[in-house]
Amino acid sequence: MTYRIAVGCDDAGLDYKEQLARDLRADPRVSEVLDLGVHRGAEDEHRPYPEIGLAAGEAIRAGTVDRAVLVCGTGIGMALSANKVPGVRAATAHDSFSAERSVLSNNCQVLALGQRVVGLELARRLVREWLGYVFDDRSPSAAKVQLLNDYERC
Ligand SMILES: O=C[C@H](O)[C@H](O)COP(=O)(O)O
Repeated sequence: MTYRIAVGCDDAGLDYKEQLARDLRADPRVSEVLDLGVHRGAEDEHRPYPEIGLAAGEAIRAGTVDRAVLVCGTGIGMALSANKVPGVRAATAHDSFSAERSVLSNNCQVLALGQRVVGLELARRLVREWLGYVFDDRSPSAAKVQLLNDYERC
């Protein structure tokens, strides 16, 4: 199984996004990395996090990518933004267990990280681990996630 992954950030998450994108491009489990910005020194450098988070969510909704890694100052704004897109589940997770459960319990497609919260090496490790988890549609968690899907369809 390989993944198409979107990466995105605001100016507060730019350094981490660049490193995480490099890591993902080198990862054999990743077939494609779609960089949604922002880019240092480019016109988009100071685009606000909601624009990037929403774009990542839309890319998942459209089926252009399977998952996304988003970085801002705290990871909170990016998660809030991506979660606005129907069908998208994003979690801010700065520990291994939460990153794992965001996939195995919540079927999240988006991991949001805060560059001002965790060290770079922890962020890299979390992304590496997170990529290894796959949600099981037959697990007891599936019915709970389905309640969210049902609500969105109301
Ligand atoms: O969640 C928001 C992010 O942390 C963002 O990078 C910084 O937002 P602020 O400039 O509004 O604090």
